[in-house]
Amino acid sequence: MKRIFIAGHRGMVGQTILRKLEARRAAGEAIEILTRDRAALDLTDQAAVRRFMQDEAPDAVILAAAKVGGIHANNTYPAEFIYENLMIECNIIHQAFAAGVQQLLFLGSSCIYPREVAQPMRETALLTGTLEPTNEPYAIAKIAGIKLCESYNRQHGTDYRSVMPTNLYGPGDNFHPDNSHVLPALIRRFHEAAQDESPAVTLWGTGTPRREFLHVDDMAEASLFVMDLPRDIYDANTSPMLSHINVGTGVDISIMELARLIAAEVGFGGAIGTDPAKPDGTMRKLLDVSRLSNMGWASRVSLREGIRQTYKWFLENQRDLRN
Ligand SMILES: NC(=O)C1=CN([C@@H]2O[C@H](COP(=O)(O)OP(=O)(O)OC[C@H]3O[C@@H](n4cnc5c(N)ncnc54)[C@H](OP(=O)(O)O)[C@@H]3O)[C@@H](O)[C@H]2O)C=CC1
Ligand SMILES: C[C@H]1O[C@H](OP(=O)(O)OP(=O)(O)OC[C@H]2O[C@@H](n3cnc4c(=O)[nH]c(N)nc43)[C@H](O)[C@@H]2O)[C@@H](O)[C@@H](O)C1=O
Repeated sequence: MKRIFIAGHRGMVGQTILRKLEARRAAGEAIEILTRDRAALDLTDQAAVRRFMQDEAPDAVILAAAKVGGIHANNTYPAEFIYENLMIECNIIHQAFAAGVQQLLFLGSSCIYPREVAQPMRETALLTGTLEPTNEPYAIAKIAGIKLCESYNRQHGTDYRSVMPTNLYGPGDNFHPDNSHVLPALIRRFHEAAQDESPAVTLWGTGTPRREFLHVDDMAEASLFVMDLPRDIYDANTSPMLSHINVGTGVDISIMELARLIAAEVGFGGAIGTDPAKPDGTMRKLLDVSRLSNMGWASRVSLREGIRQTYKWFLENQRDLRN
């Protein structure tokens, strides 16, 4: 029986990975899934994480817990983003190692790459330039997570892997008006504007930045795909000091194009304006996904279908949103 701990199982990605692992277990796979919510185990608490890892000694850990938010949250709460993420990563990765955990999957982010870098961004672009200032603290913590995994692998022979997702969205997302990412923020804003019959909706920034959006179902599938890869295949496609793998669709669109897709889906027919006083962040963020596609994985959910599904989820869960 393989015992797998999902850190962050109540988050958007963690709950999707949990659902997929539960389905595998129900289908007869010999796995036991371990979870703890924040009240039971604060992952920034080193002693608590040590106790948990020593007591439970899982066979594998999926690190999907993090302090997460959009451009405004990153820019407004930089201390929380760097401190909490560094603490969670150090605690989980080191205490997993100390408890003899051989297998771990760390979820990073595409914001680890320099602000001005050749597009699409290859894994080799890591640490080749200056980061985007609005999310530098979060990106530094995510880079530290990759380097923690690599360092334990190099010194101790563990099998700790890292995946770098592009911008994610889907059921279970955070729809907070200020602190969320753009896609859920705009679903909410356009929905409310359609309901109130507002004449216009304003986007933050210029609407010209380009982003790549991956549905959370695809992200959860990719995470399990990478975790399940035989070690020789993972190692042959990576290197000890450049071991992370990009996860995305390989396709990007502008924020204005995204807004038009969302407006059409929620039935908003008014004007779409921009607010250049708000930050654009990185102007383009598109991942080179050839490393993962060469190993046999590709995304499946189209952006149009994903927006439709996410809006449906939003309508059904409006009263119970987490923010
Ligand atoms: N969403 C996105 O667009 C992207 C996400 N990622 C990465 O993917 C991973 C998953 O993100 P996502 O699912 O979107 O994020 P969510 O915010 O939806 O989930 C994060 C989870 O981590 C938990 N958590 C945070 N801090 C602690 C803590 N101190 N102790 C215990 N639990 C904690 C949260 O618990 P609680 O429920 O109690 O708040 C939550 O369940 C993260 O590593 C993120 O950085 C990468 C790129 C893009
Ligand atoms: C996943 C990723 O998420 C963050 O980086 P980001 O890609 O900039 O993410 P975002 O979704 O917040 O914005 C994307 C673009 O959209 C524009 N935009 C318009 N209107 C709204 C709006 O209403 N809300 C938001 N949030 N953005 C808006 C916004 O100005 C920007 O140009 C980082 O935290 C980073 O650390 C990270 O990993």
